Amino acid sequence: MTATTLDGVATAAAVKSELTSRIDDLRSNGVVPGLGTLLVGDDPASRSYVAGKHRDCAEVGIESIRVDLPASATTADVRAAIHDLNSAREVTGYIVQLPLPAGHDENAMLELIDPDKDADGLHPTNLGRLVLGIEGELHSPLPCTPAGIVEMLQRYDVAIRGRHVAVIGRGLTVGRPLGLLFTRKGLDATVTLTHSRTVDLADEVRRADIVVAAVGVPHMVKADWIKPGAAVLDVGITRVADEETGKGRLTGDVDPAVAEVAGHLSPNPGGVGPMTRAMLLANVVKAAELKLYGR
Ligand SMILES: Nc1nc2c(c(=O)[nH]1)N[C@@H](CN(C=O)c1ccc(C(=O)N[C@@H](CCC(=O)O)C(=O)O)cc1)CN2
Repeated sequence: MTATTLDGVATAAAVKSELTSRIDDLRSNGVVPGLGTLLVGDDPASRSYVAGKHRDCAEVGIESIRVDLPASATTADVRAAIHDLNSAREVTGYIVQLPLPAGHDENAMLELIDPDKDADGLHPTNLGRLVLGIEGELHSPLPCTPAGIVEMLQRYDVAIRGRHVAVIGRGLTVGRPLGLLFTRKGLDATVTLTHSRTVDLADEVRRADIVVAAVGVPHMVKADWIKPGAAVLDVGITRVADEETGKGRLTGDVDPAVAEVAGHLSPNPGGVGPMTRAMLLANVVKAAELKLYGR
């Protein structure tokens, strides 16, 4: 068996194309969606993700406003930048690119974001709404990677209800909110949220119909961990030196041999990453629609 590819590039393109008519509607009603980004420091990966977010905005007709602070920025500088983004009229939603350089308290900075402008769904109010299961009229932004994973599974008709999901990794942007999202009413999966202290990790993963690997350890998830036919989403990404060329290349958490056992597999790169970016755009559009039409 060779797994069906969960193509994040193609799925993200479909999401973006669906957003463009909503963006046109907003603009014709006088609301110009604008994404702000706050980047602190010079981490190359973070710089490249932020640059990608601005390119995506340009592609779909969302304005974007970039605030870059040097690695030497103090917590007071970061706080001031967040306050400016909260009050900037042209910024309808924004993100603080994570991780922040060492020495900054990320949670404290996320708490300063105006929850109505939180394009990442990482403000405690919006995470709290996810815990409370509040949706519908009180729609709140969902963290982008979890939202992208669920969106991709749904678009590929991978069953979620009643299925057992193993999430590997308990980080803020993926594992923790994803566990909450999958167990929400309407999705109704059963989730095992595993982490570095989980005993018999391979056995936990073997029971799962859907496996999400978000650890950042190259090829950690092996083919004999996977139930035949399971859907496997490879999220963690690491830059490694190519053995033949010596050049840097990106590699995921999932061993390539998993493709022979899984029913569906997201490549990495080219899987969940592009969906993360697409769901950020969706959050920006949704926030602008709420501004125009109300809750
Ligand atoms: N404020 C946030 N910070 C971070 C988040 C987040 O959702 N909000 N997630 C990650 C980084 N991230 C977005 O910010 C992100 C990571 C990867 C990709 C992506 O498209 N990756 C490509 C490969 C990119 C490459 O060539 O380097 C892929 O998977 O195909 C998009 C967004 C941590 N920080």
